[in-house]
Amino acid sequence: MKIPIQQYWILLKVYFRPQWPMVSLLALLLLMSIGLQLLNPQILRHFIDLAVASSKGNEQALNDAAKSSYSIATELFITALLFTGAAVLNQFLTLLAQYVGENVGWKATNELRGDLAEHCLRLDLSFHKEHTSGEMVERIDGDVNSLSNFFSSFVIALMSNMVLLLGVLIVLFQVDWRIGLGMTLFVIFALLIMKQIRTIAAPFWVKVSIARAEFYGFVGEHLAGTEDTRSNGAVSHVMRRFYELLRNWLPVSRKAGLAGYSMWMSSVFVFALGNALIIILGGYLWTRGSLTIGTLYMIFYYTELLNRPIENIRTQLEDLQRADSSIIRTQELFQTISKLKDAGATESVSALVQLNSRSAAAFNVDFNNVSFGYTAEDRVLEQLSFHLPEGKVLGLLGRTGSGKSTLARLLLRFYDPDSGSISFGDVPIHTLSLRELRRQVGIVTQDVQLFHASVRDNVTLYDPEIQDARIIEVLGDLGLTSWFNSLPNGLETKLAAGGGGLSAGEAQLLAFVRVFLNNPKLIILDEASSRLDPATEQLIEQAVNKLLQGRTAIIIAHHLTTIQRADQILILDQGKVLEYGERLHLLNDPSSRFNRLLQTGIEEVMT
Ligand SMILES: Nc1ncnc2c1ncn2[C@@H]1O[C@H](COP(=O)(O)OP(=O)(O)OP(=O)(O)O)[C@@H](O)[C@H]1O
Repeated sequence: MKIPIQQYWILLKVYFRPQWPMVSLLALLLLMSIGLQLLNPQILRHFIDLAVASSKGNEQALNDAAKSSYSIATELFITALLFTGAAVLNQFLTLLAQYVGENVGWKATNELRGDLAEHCLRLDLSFHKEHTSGEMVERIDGDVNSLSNFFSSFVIALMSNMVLLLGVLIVLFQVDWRIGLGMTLFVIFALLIMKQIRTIAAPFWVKVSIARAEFYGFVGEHLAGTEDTRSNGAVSHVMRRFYELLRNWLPVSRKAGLAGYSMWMSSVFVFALGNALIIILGGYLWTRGSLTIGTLYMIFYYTELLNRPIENIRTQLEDLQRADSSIIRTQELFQTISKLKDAGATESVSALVQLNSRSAAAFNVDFNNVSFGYTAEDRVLEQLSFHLPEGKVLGLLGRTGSGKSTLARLLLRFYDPDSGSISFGDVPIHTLSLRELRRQVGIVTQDVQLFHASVRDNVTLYDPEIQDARIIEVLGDLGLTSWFNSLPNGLETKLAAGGGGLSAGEAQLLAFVRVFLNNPKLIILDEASSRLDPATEQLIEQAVNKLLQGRTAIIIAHHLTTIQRADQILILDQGKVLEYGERLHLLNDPSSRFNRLLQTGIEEVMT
């Protein structure tokens, strides 16, 4: 697929404009280098003609030299020195241009990488469920990497090559119009051929990127799940799939490589034609005495010089093909819009004011006929309604798969209901910005995600505004002081990746610290279904007590002790409300499901 030229412009405008001083410097360096490249063959011509004239004793040339204050030998020496100086200076300028170009390119690609990562983080959860983490790495990093060359050298290098091409042609016209015309026709022919074959390889490179993303997605996923893979004896299955993906990758990259090779071949052929043309034309003019030997050599030199920009333009077009596929995929990603419509700033602020004016510390939570399914066919929640007054606790019960976690996800707006509405303090949650909404809700799940970062970063989630004193106070409140004192570097202590080295209880407690620091008004607690050791369990009990003080809460409950905290009970069954009411009322009603659950032993029924 060929993409319109405007797409490149948009990309360049966005990422180059902030760096315009560096981009201008780069352009200047390249222009100076082109000037030197055009000058050098002229120096060479002068050198050769002078040398030939002196050996033949050409009177005119010798007279000219005699008029100047130099001897011929000195002039030859100075000319050679000039030639070498210009060549060295040109190398230096090229090096500098490369350095500046790389810098400009890296800055632009880093910006793009950041924008893409931010965009993806804003996408709804269904997008992230559909794409593995490895695939995301490949798309955000891999694709942007292929664009780095486009940014660092493509535009500037392409333009400078064009200028060099034009410069050479002008000089050739000045030497002899027939040579100029011949070479112009040749350049037009060469560029047309290059343009024609530009589209050959792009679709192959798109396939290569897809195969690569799939492979890395697979590897990333299985590295993350290596424990499960090994313990379940699925290694051979994983390896089979691994080789299968590699096998799919090989033919597409071979085809892409062959398409690239055909482009290389075509340029070799074109150069051969150019050389033949100049040999015939130059030879003809020399035999007729229209050219000196120095001029003839200069024309050859320029033809060689002409080959370089044509060759460069060819490789840059090849790079562009690679960039084409990356641009396509990058734009696809940018065009993926979140299914969640975020509230506009004004709408969100007024909703927030309304929310805060109604409820200073906590707010009531209402579900009105909420229905939801992850796919159009499957209903996960059906016509769900409840009213949880502010500061009260709802105990959510139900078998596995009944929709408890889904309900929590809707409260955080990871997804929007298909029908019905959810409100906090009578304010519909979709009128709050996602950022504000999620600030109001704190969630502690069984599966605590800890990062390979310091304790501070893990609990503040990189918010630099949270003071150390506050963190230490919360750690103390949650009974983690002795654990904290045992850390070798205090808050700076790095946690192992995935929270390795921490017990499940400690990880849960750190999740509580996170929520405390955020100070939300609604707490969602997905209680650990497995038993912790009694000491940790007691700590968690205390933490929960503290956390729930003055806040509204929904607890996905697995234990009797937690149920006793609830003011209301909601039992879900296949996404429908099986029973809903005040806990004490249901407790005292022998015919209630809740009462029967308690008789049977809730742990057995709920897990
Ligand atoms: N991302 C998803 N895409 C599609 N279906 C999903 C997704 N997440 C959950 N489901 C399905 O939705 C239903 C409800 O799942 P949910 O996780 O809400 O249940 P749960 O009551 O929290 O279960 P558990 O107690 O095991 O956590 C299940 O049938 C599950 O298979």
